[in-house]
Amino acid sequence: MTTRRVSTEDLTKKYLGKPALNGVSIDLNEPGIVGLVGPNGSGKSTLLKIIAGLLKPSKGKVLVMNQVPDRLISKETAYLSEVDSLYDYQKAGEAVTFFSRMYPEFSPEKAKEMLRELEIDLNDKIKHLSKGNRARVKLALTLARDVPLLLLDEPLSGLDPIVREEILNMIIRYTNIENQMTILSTHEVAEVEPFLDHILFMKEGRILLSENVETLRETQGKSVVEAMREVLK
Ligand SMILES: Nc1ncnc2c1ncn2[C@@H]1O[C@H](COP(=O)(O)OP(=O)(O)OP(=O)(O)O)[C@@H](O)[C@H]1O
Repeated sequence: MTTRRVSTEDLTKKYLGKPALNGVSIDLNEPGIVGLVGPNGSGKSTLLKIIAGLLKPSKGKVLVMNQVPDRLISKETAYLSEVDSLYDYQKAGEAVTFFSRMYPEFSPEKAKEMLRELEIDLNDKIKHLSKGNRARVKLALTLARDVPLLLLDEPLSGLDPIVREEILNMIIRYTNIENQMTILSTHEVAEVEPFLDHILFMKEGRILLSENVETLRETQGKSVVEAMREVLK
């Protein structure tokens, strides 16, 4: 059997009887950047949490690297949560050590290189970092993991334009487009469109579009935004 990176079949998730995901079937295997785009409440975080093994679907199937994901899948998957997961009492360097103890495939050298470039000192206390620098540290710790699948839930949310641009540059620069797949959720498609290899467009718990961006542009002569508008008609 060939390994598929992420595949779901008729995935449904209900919270208190109300569907957040409604029959999601996707099959993603190519490395590169996947944009998971959709308005607030469309189900992006729920889908990422199920792929990360943090939530169980109400119905349907999900496989990540041909395995049913659970909390132990973290050696294959790096998940960047929307909520802040850093410990205030640590210094940036201690956070690096903490991650390297937790994840065997974590590269402290790569994390330190990123922090150096971002001009964040290893002795800086997490609690004294600005919001932008916290977001940078959180992302650096995630990108320093050598895993086949990175799940980034709204990494740009709540940040100013300069930090957002830098965060996108870090993702492009430090993910390995030859052998890593990065699924990045956002509701601002225009900002990420130039970097996307694949678009997943969600609305009301359904996938309305799942397409390779080069195929869209070259075969169908459409931009991602145009293709999204078309499926909404
Ligand atoms: N723990 C929960 N309990 C009850 N309802 C929830 C829970 N988490 C999400 N929902 C609901 O499920 C739906 C999908 O939410 P989800 O967070 O997956 O969407 P999203 O696209 O990530 O939204 P956002 O862009 O605002 O983060 C929404 O209607 C939301 O209110």
